[in-house]
Amino acid sequence: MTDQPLGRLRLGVNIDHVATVRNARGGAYPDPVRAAKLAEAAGADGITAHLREDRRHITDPDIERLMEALTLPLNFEMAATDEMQAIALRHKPHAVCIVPERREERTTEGGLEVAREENRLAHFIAPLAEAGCRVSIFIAADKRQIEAAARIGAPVIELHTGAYCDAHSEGRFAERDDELRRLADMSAYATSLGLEVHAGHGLTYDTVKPIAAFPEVMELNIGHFLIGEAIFSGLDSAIRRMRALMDEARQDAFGSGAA
Ligand SMILES: CC(=O)[C@@H](O)[C@H](O)COP(=O)(O)O
Ligand SMILES: NCC(=O)COP(=O)(O)O
Repeated sequence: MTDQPLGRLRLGVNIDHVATVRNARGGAYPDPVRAAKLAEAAGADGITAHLREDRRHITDPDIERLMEALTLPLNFEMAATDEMQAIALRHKPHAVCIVPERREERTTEGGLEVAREENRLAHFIAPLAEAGCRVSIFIAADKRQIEAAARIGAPVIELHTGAYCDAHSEGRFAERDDELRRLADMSAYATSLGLEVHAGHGLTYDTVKPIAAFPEVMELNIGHFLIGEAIFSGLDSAIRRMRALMDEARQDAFGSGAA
């Protein structure tokens, strides 16, 4: 049990891969903004969108339209580049999440190497914070990276859950359990340093509950799996089911009323 009051676990829905499907034909549908509005109605607490340098999915007009259309907070994922900083300062989204990015990657591989470039990142995030954006840093569950994130003044970290999820889906259960322990330990450690803890990448119905049961985690950002499920059961249903699993995990771990 935790002696900390348990905050509500927020669900951020990442709509990147609605744009992936749209861009497959270069047209206007499916519209990521329509998906975001559906997610709002289905009970999402926020919308996450990753404007990549290569615009492989979310585009600049998508971000403009999301800023106009959303009532939910937008979590703008971005690489630590001057181009993205300028775009973020123009839009001033509720939140920015600084993620590592390589053009050749299929998806985000690993976390941001904060410890390697603390000085640059400290100066990079300062204007974003001054503009009123909640800054989070997408990192591996690693003590050095967590300590570096705290030193550069980031109030929030988002722990990369990809290694845990991949181990589960590939049947490497001993590794999965090791990753889960590491995530649990680092969630507690980051909280002890005063950081707010989020988590995401690769989470599914099968992997979400152990992460949702971490008392320190305040937000989960989930996208690819939900968009895939939406093909079969609809986006509303997929989001509601994920929300229910998150609430179930909190209630199982901390008693009723903990969701
Ligand atoms: C940082 C992270 O894990 C995701 O939010 C990111 O958006 C993944 O990149 P793709 O959406 O391009 O797969
Ligand atoms: N930061 C993680 C995120 O926004 C969604 O990641 P995924 O569920 O699309 O893998």
